[in-house]
Amino acid sequence: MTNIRDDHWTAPVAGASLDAAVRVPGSKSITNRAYVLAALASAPTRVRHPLDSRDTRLMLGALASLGARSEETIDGFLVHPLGTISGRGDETTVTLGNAGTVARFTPALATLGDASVQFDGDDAIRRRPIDPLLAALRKLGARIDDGGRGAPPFTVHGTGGLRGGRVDLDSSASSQFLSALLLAGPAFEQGVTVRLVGGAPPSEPHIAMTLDMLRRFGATVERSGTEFHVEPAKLSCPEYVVEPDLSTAAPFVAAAVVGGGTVRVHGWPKQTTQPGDWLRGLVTELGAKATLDDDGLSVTGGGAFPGIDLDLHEVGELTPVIAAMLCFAESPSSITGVAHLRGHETDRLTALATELSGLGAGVTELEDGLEITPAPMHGGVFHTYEDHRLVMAAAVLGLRVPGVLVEDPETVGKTFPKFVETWSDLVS
Ligand SMILES: O=C(O)C1=C[C@@H](OP(=O)(O)O)[C@@H](O)[C@H](O)C1
Ligand SMILES: C=C(OP(=O)(O)O)C(=O)O
Repeated sequence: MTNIRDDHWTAPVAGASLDAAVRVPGSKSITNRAYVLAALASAPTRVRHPLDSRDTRLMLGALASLGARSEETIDGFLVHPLGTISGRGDETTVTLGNAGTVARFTPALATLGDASVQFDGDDAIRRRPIDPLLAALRKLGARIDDGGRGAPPFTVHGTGGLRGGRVDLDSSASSQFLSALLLAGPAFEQGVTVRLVGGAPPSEPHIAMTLDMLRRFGATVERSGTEFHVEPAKLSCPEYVVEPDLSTAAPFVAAAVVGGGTVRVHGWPKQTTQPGDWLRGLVTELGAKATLDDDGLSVTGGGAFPGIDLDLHEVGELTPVIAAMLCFAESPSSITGVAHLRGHETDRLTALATELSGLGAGVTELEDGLEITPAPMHGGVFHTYEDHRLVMAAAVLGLRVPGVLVEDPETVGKTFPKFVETWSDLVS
């Protein structure tokens, strides 16, 4: 019983101490990187246990528009290399939705074909930063027409290949700009050498993920501080197995801390580049017990935990769930280092401050984060701004606050179409 009415879902309250086990779907970040690298490879790649969600379907659709077809298999997709699009001068479109990975990773691929490719998506993606990436691609030889907007809609006029070479990049608004250049680098005539300028990019684990996956596809990649080099190379990886998404697992981990009891996440990898792995240390600091074994991660919490000061610059996508969890801490908390979240699916700092305060929490918006002071909370509508992670955050609140009405729960389908059912099973 999922309790969705009039486009609102009443998030279930945790009764007795939790004792549950969940399986979460594949990692969005790994799936979409695997698809991009498969399209750049010289032979088909079997991607096993990928995430199947709005963002990953958009990626497969984008790659199909660019000439890389894919076929469904028993446990994922077989992705074929990029062919010719459909002939010189033809026009095609790529639909971005609100997927940062699709918007940032696929324009470089369009430079390799002969067609003019128009990129556009939801209103929200038109507001998300991309200009530094487009500027870097132009420096590397790309022809891109964005009407001076520095945002979608824009058109990449493919010229059958890209020179590549050295480029300076400001990736402080999103690590995805850097990942985009590195992922496509093996296909550029001279490879690519990126020197970071400006502030440090957020989401360092996602950069490590890019380097690791490039290597698994046979690329030669070097990093020396803020300089990255990718050699031109023919890629290949006959089979790639995608790990469960540990950021999607975050609300389930938080449930053990907030609700008390034990939650087991099957398939948690022993070694990973995913930012969500950082949660094991966090929950331990909050007094919960996290045990990683061959079958996954078990988290046991008691429901009571202290406040904490966190810099989430490296793991920004975990912020909504962590902010919701910290509303139940026994002392004040702060989250800093995440100004770039204003350019995520929505301005997450304003959205979280508004929605958490709206249900009674003592939340102050900082320029780069949030201050959270414990206060009694009450039910009401939690607006989700077409942001999957706000649905997950609201679910965490609902564990202890009766009557949290989550607006537009389907928006969670960006990364976890069955979230509501899985969450309801957890609590029942
Ligand atoms: O490369 C990736 O797969 C991602 C990088 C991060 O983006 P930002 O660096 O823009 O935060 C993260 O928040 C996003 O969910 C996925
Ligand atoms: C920021 C996120 O997504 P995207 O891949 O669209 O950037 C996210 O999933 O939290």
